[in-house]
Amino acid sequence: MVSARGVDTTTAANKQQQATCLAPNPGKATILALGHAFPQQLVMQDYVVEGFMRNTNCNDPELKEKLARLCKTTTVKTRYVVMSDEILKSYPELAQEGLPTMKQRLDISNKAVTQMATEASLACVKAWGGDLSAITHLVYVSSSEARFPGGDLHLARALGLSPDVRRVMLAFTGCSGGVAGLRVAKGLAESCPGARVLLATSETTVAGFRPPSPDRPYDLVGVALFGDGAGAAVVGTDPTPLECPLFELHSALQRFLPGTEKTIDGRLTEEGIKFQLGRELPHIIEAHVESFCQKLIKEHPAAAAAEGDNMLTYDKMFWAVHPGGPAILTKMEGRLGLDGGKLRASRSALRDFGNASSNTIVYVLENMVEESRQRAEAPEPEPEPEGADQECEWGLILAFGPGITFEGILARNLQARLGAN
Ligand SMILES: CC(=O)CC(=O)SCCNC(=O)CCNC(=O)[C@H](O)C(C)(C)COP(=O)(O)OP(=O)(O)OC[C@H]1O[C@@H](n2cnc3c(N)ncnc32)[C@H](O)[C@@H]1OP(=O)(O)O
Repeated sequence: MVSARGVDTTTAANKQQQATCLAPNPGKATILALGHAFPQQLVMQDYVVEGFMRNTNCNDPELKEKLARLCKTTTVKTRYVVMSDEILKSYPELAQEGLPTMKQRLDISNKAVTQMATEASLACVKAWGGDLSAITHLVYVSSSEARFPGGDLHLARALGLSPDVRRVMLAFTGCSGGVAGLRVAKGLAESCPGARVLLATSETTVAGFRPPSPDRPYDLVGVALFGDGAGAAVVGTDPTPLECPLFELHSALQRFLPGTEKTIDGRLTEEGIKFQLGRELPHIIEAHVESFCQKLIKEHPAAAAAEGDNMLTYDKMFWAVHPGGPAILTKMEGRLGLDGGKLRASRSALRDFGNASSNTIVYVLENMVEESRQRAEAPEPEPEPEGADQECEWGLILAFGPGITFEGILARNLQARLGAN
């Protein structure tokens, strides 16, 4: 059975989750569903060093040893990538230094990101229980393609969306793009009552694939850290009784740090994208994260009120953070005094999918939803050991990208099981 807003009323999971979720506020944007998709190549981190050195015909023992170290310290265990033996067989020039290969790279990337975004969107719409015909707006995020018409149109066509769907594309926003996309989707949803906004993110590292060089140590960090994939979310206000709101989105802020433009520096060249990553990035984030979070938290009604027990403090919040790298997460934990378990969803996403740029925040939020579901389905709620991380209603969704840009949203986890704590 399908309701007026195209939502499948028979989705049992929706019904069950909806019955137990916290009440959404009227007129506030909520994430109604999440989805993901990955390319076919699953890369086990233990095999990265041999495979990458072989594929790029590199025999430098020092580079090999450094990559082996980085592959361990990034904490990544598995990732998915578009690049494959078949692609390298068809385009051997991609593994050589200094050849003009941008055309080949874009041919591969443009196709791959649309395919992954389509699959993630379909998975998300299925989880939502609605129909593609009910999608009024499309927000598409990618730093992995360049063409016009842009990937937003290609995705709309692949999904069979109405030609009247209102499209926005956020290009080259890097790792902060997923949260920027949520911010834009929230604005659209709240200004157009009844809207159902589809957000899709899609990224591949094909444009940056190249042999290692002692002159570019940051390339090795990328080889050990970055992954490909796509993510999606449906965002709208005033969920129907048949929809299952996951997160409610409150204040959404963006800030750039003047003078740090070169810290994450990506340039399109004839050889592909040249991506330079400053070693100082974790320190810069550490130095600036707290003032940004404080500004976001001030929007919370309890935080705005006078001091008191209801004051929103870091330990009473959830933290959905883009896992740029373990050093960034560890420095954030230290600066904010976060308990080790607070960034669990971020560390799991990094372990399973690597840093997949704008997509990764979707995987972090999915981990949190899954954790809530598992807690809810546990037959006998286990008593929480003292000091254990508990589910929190309020929290921050955060990401960092080129600029350096901070993106953040103060949010409510509507699936949090507060009574179980
Ligand atoms: C794409 C976007 O828009 C946004 C993003 O998310 S960009 C990606 C953001 N992520 C990062 O910048 C990674 C942050 N760094 C880390 O997490 C950690 O430093 C790491 C996992 C990469 C390595 O951790 P580690 O091995 O414990 O120690 P660390 O000392 O930091 O680094 C090990 C080696 O890598 C080098 N290294 C680390 N970061 C580097 C960088 N950005 N460029 C060049 N070299 C780097 C170090 O100099 C060191 O080299 P030596 O061993 O030869 O001295």
